[in-house]
Amino acid sequence: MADDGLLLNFSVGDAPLTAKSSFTGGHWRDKLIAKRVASGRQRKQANRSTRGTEAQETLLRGAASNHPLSDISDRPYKRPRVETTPSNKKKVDESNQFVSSLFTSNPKPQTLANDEPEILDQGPIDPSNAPLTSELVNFTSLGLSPSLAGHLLNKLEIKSPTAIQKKALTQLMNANTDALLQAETGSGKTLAYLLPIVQHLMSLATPGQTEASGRNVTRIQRDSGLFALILAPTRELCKQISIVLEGLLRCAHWIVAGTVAGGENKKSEKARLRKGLNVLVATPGRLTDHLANTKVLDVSRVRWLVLDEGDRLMELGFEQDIQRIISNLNLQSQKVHGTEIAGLPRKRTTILCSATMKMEVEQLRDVSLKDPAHIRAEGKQEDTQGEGQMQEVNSFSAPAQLKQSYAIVPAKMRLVSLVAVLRRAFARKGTVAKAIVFLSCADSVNFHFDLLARDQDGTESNKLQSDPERQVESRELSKPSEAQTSASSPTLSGPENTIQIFRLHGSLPQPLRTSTLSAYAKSTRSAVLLCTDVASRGLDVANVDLVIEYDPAFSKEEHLHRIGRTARAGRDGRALVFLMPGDEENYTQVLKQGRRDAGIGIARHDADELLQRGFGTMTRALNSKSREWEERATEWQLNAERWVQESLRTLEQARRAFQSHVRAYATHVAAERQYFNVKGLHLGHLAKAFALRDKPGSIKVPGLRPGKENLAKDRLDRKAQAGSLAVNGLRKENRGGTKAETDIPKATDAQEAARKMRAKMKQMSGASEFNIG
Ligand SMILES: Nc1ncnc2c1ncn2[C@@H]1O[C@H](COP(=O)(O)OP(=O)(O)OP(=O)(O)O)[C@@H](O)[C@H]1O
Repeated sequence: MADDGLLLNFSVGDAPLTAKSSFTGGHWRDKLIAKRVASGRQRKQANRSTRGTEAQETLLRGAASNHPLSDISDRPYKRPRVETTPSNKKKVDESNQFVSSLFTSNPKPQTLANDEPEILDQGPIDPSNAPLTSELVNFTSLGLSPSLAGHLLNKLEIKSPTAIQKKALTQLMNANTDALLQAETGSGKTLAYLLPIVQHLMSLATPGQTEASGRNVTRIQRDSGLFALILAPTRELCKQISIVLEGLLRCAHWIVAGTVAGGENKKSEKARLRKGLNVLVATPGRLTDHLANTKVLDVSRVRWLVLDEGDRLMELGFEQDIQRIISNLNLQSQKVHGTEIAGLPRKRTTILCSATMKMEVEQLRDVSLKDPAHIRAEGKQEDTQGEGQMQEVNSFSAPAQLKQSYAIVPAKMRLVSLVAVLRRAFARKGTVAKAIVFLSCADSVNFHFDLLARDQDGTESNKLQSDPERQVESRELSKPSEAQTSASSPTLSGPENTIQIFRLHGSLPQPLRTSTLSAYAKSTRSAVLLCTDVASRGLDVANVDLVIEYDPAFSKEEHLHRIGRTARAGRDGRALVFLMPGDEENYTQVLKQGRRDAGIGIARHDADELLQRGFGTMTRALNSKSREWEERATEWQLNAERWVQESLRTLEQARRAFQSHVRAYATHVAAERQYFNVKGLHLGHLAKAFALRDKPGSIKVPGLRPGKENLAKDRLDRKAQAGSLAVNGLRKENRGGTKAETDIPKATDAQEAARKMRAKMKQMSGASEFNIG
């Protein structure tokens, strides 16, 4: 859901969420009373503003009353209803504000734990994406040269191929045909296409040149030509592929690879292209740019074209760029013949890679591949199929060894439950090294990052003094608050373990994104990455043990990509998705579709259990009679709420996060909106998950009220469901609010809207080709 994230980044501008109050609607008498009461309150507030901590409270109330989304304080002041529970009666915090209890009025799950089929002890599960263990299968037996196979073993510690690597090598080393490479996440697709290319390049020879010593030079050189092009949708992925490629080429130092990607310095890219490259990794947009403007870029000898993460390439609207690139390659290759390079195939091989097989991938296959072999690995089974069987193989599963679970957590308890899960996961040093928490939008990532980075006494943690990484980032970007992408989290850390948290989303400047990702990957401390779907695809970070989908993915494919950041190459991993009671519970059907065992291995948790484990002491957690964990969770929540109320900045940030989150919620794919129905959200309860004390009516989220505008949106929705709107971003148009609110082109005609959306995405691409999140 790249596009969704992309849109969410500009859904709420930087302007403060404040506006002049007005009294509209209702009977004139009510309006008059409201005005009088409000002006009376303002006078009272002004009087109080001189008094210590109350001054701040007045300011906050003022801010709330001015907020365009919360005109509640313009109405006659009414004491909020206070909920009571046996364990948590009226909670009055230090600033005399009434707050609702975490543990009352929560909707009950529709399904009970014992409705679920019992999790059968299946014994140890064979990893489905691990290297093959058979002694008969090794890289040399598949045709790799002893030097390349030896390099893999000795320098990269890669002993045997995975299933997809075995099949890809068998096919691509021997036949000169296009190929569609499909295998689950973490199965080693990158090496599956790189190894045959590198092997071929290592065997290429340029005759007729002699060294100073008089010896015939048989190897290609950097100026021999560009032979392989690898296209990836994002700069991060380009970088990652380049790192793997460079690792391989350390045993073939005469082959030179390079990268061109949007957002980088074009001049230095041109200089590199001028010097000559044999393999080029590129984002499609930047490559198209160079093809048009960089004369030295000669693609006439390209004999391998790889389209990595095919579905993402299509989602980001690169289809036209790819078509242009392919036409250019066709045109150029007709001009020259590669006969002067011994071993260079006459025909170009195009390889399309994808873990998921969506309609878009089939579309890309049709425009880019000719009579492709479908190389597919589903676990360790043998399976190379022809095109005709494509329909049967569209299913896509999570790695078999990945332990999946879901938690049914009421909206109010979401935040504390997340904290509980993380605390528990990192309680003992060494159990979990790294975790990724997926959130729906950039605003929410920012809010949760700041919340978790604050000191436990409630003040915002300022680690600039003690964290050199943050100091450097801050200095470089001279915007300290935006530049801080890592911090230690006192609230998640325990006596045994200090937790470092990171944040990543598409609104961060590219250099910061790159450095953040690299710092997270290299972190030797226990680390949590809070991110949007910017980190869902292709990213390969070692030692990610736990993926939490705090906000469920916008589509089932995205869900599988997200959870695929763990349990890679045969390693273990855990994934947990948060669901709310009600319709969301039925989402477990989607989770089950992504499992080979039809879901019998998916575990279920509930909020009380998570809180008990995360907020109870280790020994007392087991004693179900002790309710101490409730008090602790409540204390934590109150503390977070006080922090939010503490300053206008945090209050605005929380509201912004809440608002963007609700908009994001409305952008689930049409097929999954039955589980994620924005109209079914309890906004008041959800606000508590953003540590807000606003009442439901005071947080106006566009698109939730019935009215003319919504009827029009509903009509568009129905069109979308009828399949006329394939462009994901358009969902935003349907549900996400008005033009001004979302900055999305408003169109009555679906096709026009889709076109505008693509244009918008391209426009973003120009500035930042990976501006997702
Ligand atoms: N034969 C192998 N033996 C051991 N580890 C391997 C092997 N091949 C690849 N790996 C490792 O497996 C991890 C995943 O590889 P890669 O990123 O290529 O997977 P992928 O299939 O492209 O996943 P995704 O679909 O998520 O992008 C990498 O860390 C890589 O180093």
